[in-house]
Amino acid sequence: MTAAPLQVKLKLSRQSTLGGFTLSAAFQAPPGITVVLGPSGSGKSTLLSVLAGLARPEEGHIAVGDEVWLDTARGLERPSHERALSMVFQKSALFPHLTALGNVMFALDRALSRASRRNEALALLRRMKVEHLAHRYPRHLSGGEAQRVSLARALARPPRLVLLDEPFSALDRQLRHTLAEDVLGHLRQFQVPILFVTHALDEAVQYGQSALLVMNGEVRFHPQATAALCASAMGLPPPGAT
Ligand SMILES: Nc1ncnc2c1ncn2[C@@H]1O[C@H](COP(=O)(O)OP(=O)(O)OP(=O)(O)O)[C@@H](O)[C@H]1O
Repeated sequence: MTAAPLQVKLKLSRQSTLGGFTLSAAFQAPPGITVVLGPSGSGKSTLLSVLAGLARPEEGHIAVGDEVWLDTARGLERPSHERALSMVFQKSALFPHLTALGNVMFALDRALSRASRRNEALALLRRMKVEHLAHRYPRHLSGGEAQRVSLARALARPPRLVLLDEPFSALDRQLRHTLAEDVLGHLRQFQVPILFVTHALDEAVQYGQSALLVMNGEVRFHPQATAALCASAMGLPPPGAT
């Protein structure tokens, strides 16, 4: 698969009894890890939902390379399941009627035999340290366990775009560190754009190649995720400052 950038242009408004919210974005994200940074409530999850096809903007154009996923001007909208995506969101999006094993098998290439998919899915669950939970249904998994099954599923097949919304938030510090290294290293090999929302400065600096800053619904792309930029986006002093 050739490395293709993500191109986004969109405007979305939400009105609720609590007030209004507008998100506007126009950027291009290259293959590699783009960290998505910004204060709570600034619109990061909303942006990822739109890219996943789970929310619809009033105006928008989304393409990965020459594959157009949304073009409101032409009335074109590719549904979520037809976008070649890997995603891990804060809240588990596992299929409730499938076991952990079934969820990962579902994401694997249909051209493989059932036995190969089963073996590969078990290997991915083992890698995420949840193989012993293979036969459990999502409702019987803790938040951190469900997150690890979602991570196993995200590794199953090369996508065109990866969306990670605080994918390690439910894990303890040690596990978070080990799995972040493994998962992000694996995903990087797909050579596709990876949007990674994090509130952890160390993660942003270690893994971010470029950055998207989301502030009050405005999205700005920065080609380099420097430590100073990441810290400032999080309202922290620059690393090394005393
Ligand atoms: N379903 C909804 N209906 C109406 N407003 C919503 C809905 N979901 C989120 N919002 C509002 O949209 C804005 C953006 O929320 P969003 O979840 O995208 O922020 P975020 O940057 O991801 O925050 P966090 O870092 O806390 O996860 C907020 O003002 C939020 O209150």
